[in-house]
Amino acid sequence: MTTTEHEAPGAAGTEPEVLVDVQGVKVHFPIKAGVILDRVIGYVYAVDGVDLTIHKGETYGLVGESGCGKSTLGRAILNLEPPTDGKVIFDGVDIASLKGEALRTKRQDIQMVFQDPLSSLDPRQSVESLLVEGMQAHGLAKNAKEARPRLRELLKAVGLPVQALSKYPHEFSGGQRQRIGIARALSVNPKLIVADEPVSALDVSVQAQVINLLEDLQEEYGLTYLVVAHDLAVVRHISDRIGVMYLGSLVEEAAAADLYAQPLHPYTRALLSAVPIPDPDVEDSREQILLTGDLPSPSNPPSGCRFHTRCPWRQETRCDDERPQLRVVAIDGVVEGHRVACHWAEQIESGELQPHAVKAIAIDPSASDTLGGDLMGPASLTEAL
Ligand SMILES: Nc1ncnc2c1ncn2[C@@H]1O[C@H](COP(=O)(O)OP(=O)(O)OP(=O)(O)O)[C@@H](O)[C@H]1O
Repeated sequence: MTTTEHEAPGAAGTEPEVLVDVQGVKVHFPIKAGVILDRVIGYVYAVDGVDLTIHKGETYGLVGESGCGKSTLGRAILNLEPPTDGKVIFDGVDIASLKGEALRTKRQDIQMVFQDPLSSLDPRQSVESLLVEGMQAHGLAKNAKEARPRLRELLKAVGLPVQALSKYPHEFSGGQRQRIGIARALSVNPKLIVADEPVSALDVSVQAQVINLLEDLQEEYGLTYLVVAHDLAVVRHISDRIGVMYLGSLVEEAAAADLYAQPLHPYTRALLSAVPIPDPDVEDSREQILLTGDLPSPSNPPSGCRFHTRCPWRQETRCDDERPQLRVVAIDGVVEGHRVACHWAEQIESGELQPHAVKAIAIDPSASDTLGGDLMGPASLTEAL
């Protein structure tokens, strides 16, 4: 499937059903000092007030530079990192209010797929034991014998032979290990899978296979995905909607096709202008937006708009002083759920405001350095898909 074929659930006019409702979530980590670390001298504002919803059956892609808080937000949704403020409503229930058996049951509904399957799979356990473990913990099987029909079905679903059951993680390639990680997540019949950089440790050709597998499984099992990634090519291909994070906040959110066709936030514009386009005619004629300065520390974020220190469209003094809210912006008079946190989105879009630093793009493989990160999606992945 390509992004254009992706139709977000509810796109045909019906209201989409909400599975995850993130309301004003903040996760602030205390920075401690003193001999016994008994003094709090500041905070890392890893997630600093995020509102978003994930609809049943959709794939929501969360993208941003390393350190912007994507993983912490993913962990907050799983309640592995209790929010400092705000709440996460999953399937109508505030997860933080659950305890004991109720929390265990809810945890079954939300599973995680990790970046590095080798470190997330216990090397001393066979594949059978790894898969049965979760099923036993959630009362879905008493033992391996009882689980076997389901295990065979799971292996088939992720494209592994049944002989894999008696093998150990180190006997598999990276792509196969990720298939085991996905089978383990699936084994307890979850509603939501949070996939944190699910393919970034894999070769490009294998990435495409795993992405296609995730899409097939979504269709077969009616799954909802939150895919966290720094790689725009991965997120673009798989997502129905995309949220762009910068320094603990969501700065833009839109349907995947809209975000790529018409990015509205200066940060998203800069990210997309750094991704190489395989067509040389288009590549030669477009402009690259250069960002100045490094990514500020999340323990000392800038005042006002978090992005103002690097923004080519910064306007004194509003951007320095006033933090922009994430708001719906109408494009050509049409309101379609495109949200952006920029005071000047309309003026930038109309050309009324011009950037301070834009240069004609040169085909330069180190172009991503201008973003202080490695946010380039390899063009070859898009081709492989
Ligand atoms: N347990 C923790 N204690 C203190 N600081 C933390 C903790 N976990 C994350 N951080 C900090 O919070 C910020 C956001 O981290 P997070 O891992 O969520 O970002 P990310 O966007 O997922 O980056 P990456 O892709 O590198 O994982 C970073 O500055 C990180 O160092």
